[in-house]
Amino acid sequence: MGSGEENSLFETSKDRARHIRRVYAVSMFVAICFVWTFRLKHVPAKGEPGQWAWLGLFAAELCSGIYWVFYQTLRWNMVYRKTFPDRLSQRYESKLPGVDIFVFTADPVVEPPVMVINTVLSAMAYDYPTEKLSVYLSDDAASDVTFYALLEASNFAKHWVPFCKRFKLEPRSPSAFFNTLLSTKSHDHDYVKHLATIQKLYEEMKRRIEDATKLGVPSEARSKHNGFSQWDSYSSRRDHDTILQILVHKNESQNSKDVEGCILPTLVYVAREKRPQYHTHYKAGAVNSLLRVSSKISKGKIILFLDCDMYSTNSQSVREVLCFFMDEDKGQKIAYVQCPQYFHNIGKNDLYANAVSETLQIHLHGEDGLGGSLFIGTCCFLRRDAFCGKKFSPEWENDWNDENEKHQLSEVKLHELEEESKALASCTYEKNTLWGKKIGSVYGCLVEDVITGFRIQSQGWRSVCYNPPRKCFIGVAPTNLLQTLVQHKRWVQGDMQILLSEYRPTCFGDRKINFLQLLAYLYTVCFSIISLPMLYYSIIPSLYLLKGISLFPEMSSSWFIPFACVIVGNTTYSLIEGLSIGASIRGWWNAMRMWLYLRTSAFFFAFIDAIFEHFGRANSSFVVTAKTIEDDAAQRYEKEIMEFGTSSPYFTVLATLALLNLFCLLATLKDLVLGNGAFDAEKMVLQLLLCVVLVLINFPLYEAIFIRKDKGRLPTSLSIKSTTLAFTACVFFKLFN
Ligand SMILES: O=c1ccn([C@@H]2O[C@H](COP(=O)(O)OP(=O)(O)O[C@H]3O[C@H](CO)[C@@H](O)[C@H](O)[C@H]3O)[C@@H](O)[C@H]2O)c(=O)[nH]1
Ligand SMILES: [Mn+2]
Repeated sequence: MGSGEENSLFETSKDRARHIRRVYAVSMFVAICFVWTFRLKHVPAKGEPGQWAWLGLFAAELCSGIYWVFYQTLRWNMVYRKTFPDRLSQRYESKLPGVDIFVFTADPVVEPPVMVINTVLSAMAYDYPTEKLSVYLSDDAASDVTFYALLEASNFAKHWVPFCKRFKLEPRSPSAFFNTLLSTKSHDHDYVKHLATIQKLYEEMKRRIEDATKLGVPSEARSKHNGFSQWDSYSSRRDHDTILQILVHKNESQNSKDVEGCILPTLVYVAREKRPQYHTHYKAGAVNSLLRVSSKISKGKIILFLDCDMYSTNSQSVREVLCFFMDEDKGQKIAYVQCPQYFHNIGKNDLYANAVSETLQIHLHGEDGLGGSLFIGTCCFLRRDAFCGKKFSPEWENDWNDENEKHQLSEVKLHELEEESKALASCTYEKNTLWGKKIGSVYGCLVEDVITGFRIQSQGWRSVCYNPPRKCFIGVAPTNLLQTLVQHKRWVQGDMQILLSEYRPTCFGDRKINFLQLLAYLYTVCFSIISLPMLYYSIIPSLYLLKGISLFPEMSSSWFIPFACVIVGNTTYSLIEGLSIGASIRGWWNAMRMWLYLRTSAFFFAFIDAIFEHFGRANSSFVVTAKTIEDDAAQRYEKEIMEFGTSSPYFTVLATLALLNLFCLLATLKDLVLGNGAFDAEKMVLQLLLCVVLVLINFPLYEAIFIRKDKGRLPTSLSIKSTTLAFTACVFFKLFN
């Protein structure tokens, strides 16, 4: 087959702004070097006030500067990918590989079964030969309600899948699709008739599932389907046999066809065995069980990972992504294709910066350009071989032939297949094997995805990021501050675990990753460390205001220039970049606030916990993010009012810092106005500016402490505690330091 660019199945283009970005990066780096030089040349002599504070600031600026270099590396060589699915169809339509789709759920309360089956249905309706498509639902809660929902979904799919294909609908998650109807009208009579029927079917199914969620599975359904008998062994979520049910299988004649007589994708429910004495390894454990189960049932060569909170919005994306794997020239080296996530529940100004647009729309492209995007756990297509630990070898040829036989399965055989598969999901299966180490998802890390991506890359593979104009996946993001902090804490603690593990990017085994790629990965794994300079910067300079001790160059000095350049340059750059990826100005300001809040609270706790864990003093656990929101909190979210409402150590830290800066500012302003003491405004201008910005950005927190009366305000006890802490710190500093 021809291998010229014009024949390729995909095309790569470079970031058009890269030259401007590079000029900016280099000149800003020069300014940063001047800042460092200033610090070194002006260390206060021993005995002079502020010597330690000065050295601390130097350390903070050194760290931040180096981290800034990592950050810029991600912008050095961004690339974008385009695919040609028509060429793929022409060449390979009859030889397309099997694709297995893994959907994960872990808790029917925080992940409502209706949401889960919408994800499943969107996956079943992909425009792809259905006999080559299999969907697995891993349920770590082993909930009979989720199973019931899936059973309902398998029946509904018989109408839904042909309906989507006939009318070429997008998106193919029923709930999302019906939501789009509010804004569109069709006059196609045939379509309108079908639509009414199918919408009614959906609403009825949804009601049944929601009733079951509240009242339990109806006994009628239990007696009708013998799958429920598997719950006989169930004692608790953490103690039960493997529950596995093949709901649809292409080779089983009775139940495998839709209303138009076409085969449906295979559909399997799996709740792996759980026993209290065995660690579950959270999602990584679920991934590995599904890998084995699916290798028995369908053996798809490509696997799509999908969290239950993400549904497909582009029915062509499987074909598009195959363009990467099946490209004759460059495809064989690609282990995974990561698509960015988008979210449908984010307000206009993204109050909690939960779109994580920077990570998804910039960093993934940057990593791709340097050698490989991170694997972020969901919305990612992987090559089974690479995921299962196979090393890349240039001699090794892409082979897409399906060894899956076509013979009919009798009822008995299907039952046998289920029993054999169950054994693969048992607790003891992995004992004395390389599962969780060299095979499958890596254990012991809170970001099992990122570390597994590194493991795969260290075995010689590369990866790409695919972000087409028609988005591939949309889902839900956290909708309150605490959830956001907890989620980020988990991620960042996991990143720190990687830094402390054998898969840290500095020792990538036999694969020589290039220097820039290394720096780019260090950006991710060093996240938590950056909390220290951030905390320092948001406390010390403000406290020194109280004493009138200057820690920055005065305005008339030429050393002021590099500081001004860094401040103005970085602010402008981040604003322009934010706007360019779709943020509003307010959204950018909100992102700045979250940037501060995350670094001073969640990242700091993550750092501490990761260190304790490393020295055997603590255990980490995976807290599943809630995907639902209560009514009055939802209203506040809509109005973009920050949600506090409960007591949490995170809030104590944030409130104390905010109040400390407020007190420092007020005391300084008092001195300025009254002309007290030796306060030299010209010398203190940068320090004052820093404090003013910190106070401005904390405005929502002051509101939550002093003004608001709603349930989402900061609890009074916490407000009192933080005020006392901040006030005492200021007084002590002023009097005794
Ligand atoms: O014991 C567990 C815990 C979680 N999950 C599933 O894992 C997914 C992710 O959990 P969620 O609470 O939504 O966490 P997020 O922080 O949103 O997840 C991001 O971060 C995780 C850890 O890095 C990745 O695994 C995810 O793919 C990525 O979307 C969900 O489908 C869960 O059902 C399990 O299957 N078993
Ligand atoms: Mn999630």
